[in-house]
Amino acid sequence: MTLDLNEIRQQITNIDRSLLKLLSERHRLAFDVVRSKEVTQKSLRDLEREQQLLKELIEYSESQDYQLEAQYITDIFQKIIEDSVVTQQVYLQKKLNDQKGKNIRIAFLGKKGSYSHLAACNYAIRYQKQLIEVSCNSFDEVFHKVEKEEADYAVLPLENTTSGAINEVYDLLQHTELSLVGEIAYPIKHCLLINGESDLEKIDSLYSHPQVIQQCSQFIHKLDSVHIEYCESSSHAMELVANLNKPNIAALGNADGGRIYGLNVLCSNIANQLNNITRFIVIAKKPAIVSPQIHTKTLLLMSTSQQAGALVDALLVFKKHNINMLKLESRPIYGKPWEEMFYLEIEANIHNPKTEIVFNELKEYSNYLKILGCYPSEIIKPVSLDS
Ligand SMILES: C=C(O[C@@H]1C=C(C(=O)O)C=C[C@H]1O)C(=O)O
Repeated sequence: MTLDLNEIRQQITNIDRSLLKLLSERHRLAFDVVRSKEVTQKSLRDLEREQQLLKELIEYSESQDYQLEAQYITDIFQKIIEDSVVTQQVYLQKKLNDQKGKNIRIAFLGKKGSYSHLAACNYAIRYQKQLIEVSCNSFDEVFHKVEKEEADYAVLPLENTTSGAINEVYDLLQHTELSLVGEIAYPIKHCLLINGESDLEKIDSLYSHPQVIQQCSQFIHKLDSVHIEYCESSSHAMELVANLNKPNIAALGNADGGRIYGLNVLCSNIANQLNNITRFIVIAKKPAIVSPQIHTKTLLLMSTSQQAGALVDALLVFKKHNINMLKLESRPIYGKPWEEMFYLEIEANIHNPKTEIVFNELKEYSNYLKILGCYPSEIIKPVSLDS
């Protein structure tokens, strides 16, 4: 006897709703947990507890013969734990820094539907704010909007897992008085977007932002000699393609963005790698205060003398004080040929007195040292079950 598909689907829907209800209950408990940790001043993250929890769930599932793979359980619960940690972080950070009321003005590159706009929406939702969009035509303008107090925050892409560093943003950071106050990791899912109906053979022109073109280079190589039209942002490209309304012209951008301009998805997941993620930074006029209970990052700008081993000597300060360095980037210094400015991202909180000692030592090995910002790490690395 075959079962009725609609009936089975109804059962699945009912189970999914029960799961959602349980997830919401667990989500709400994060607030009780963080209130309790406010009193005890415990770190928000407890890796031992997370490991224990995952191990016990896998063992419990086996003992009940639930037929669920350990990796499946781990993946799902790591996502659930991530939500709990971020919820707790946002709760503390809002208490420490929130003076902006219900609405926040965020400046970003492009129009509605650009990746920067989607990341800005994400940030506003995370902090339960109403986003007032401040759309800009260049990264330079994005910085200016906050400098002139026409926006409270700016959201800018800093690096992408496929195309690497966004040099223009790094260079603008060299000259700004603004502070980095947050980060957002946003999955970038590129699509080929068209007007109405068309097929791939008909497409001979592609419109998008240079970064997007770079991230989809392998897909583009496979197409027969297409003309590339570089645009200020992927949203400008989508708008242009929608207005041109021709079957041979397509935009590269995001499906949600495409929907805003009435475009259809012809091909999806066309980035060179599936895990195409952009890390956006959030900048503001005033530095953020980050709770010592939160896993915190600091971005530094540093130049060293032109002597052999100068950079190594500076980096050894971190080793000596057991501070982990997450990233080291370098960019040319304008007006000083062949001299480099270094960007160092470290796991440290500037409000910790130990960090001040480290910076004072670092000054001995550098010509120039500036703190670009101290911010909660919103990239929650899953705990490993092997250690
Ligand atoms: C909820 C807590 O905070 C964090 C989140 C956890 C979870 O979601 O299970 C576990 C440990 C902590 O990293 C807690 O400390 O219990």
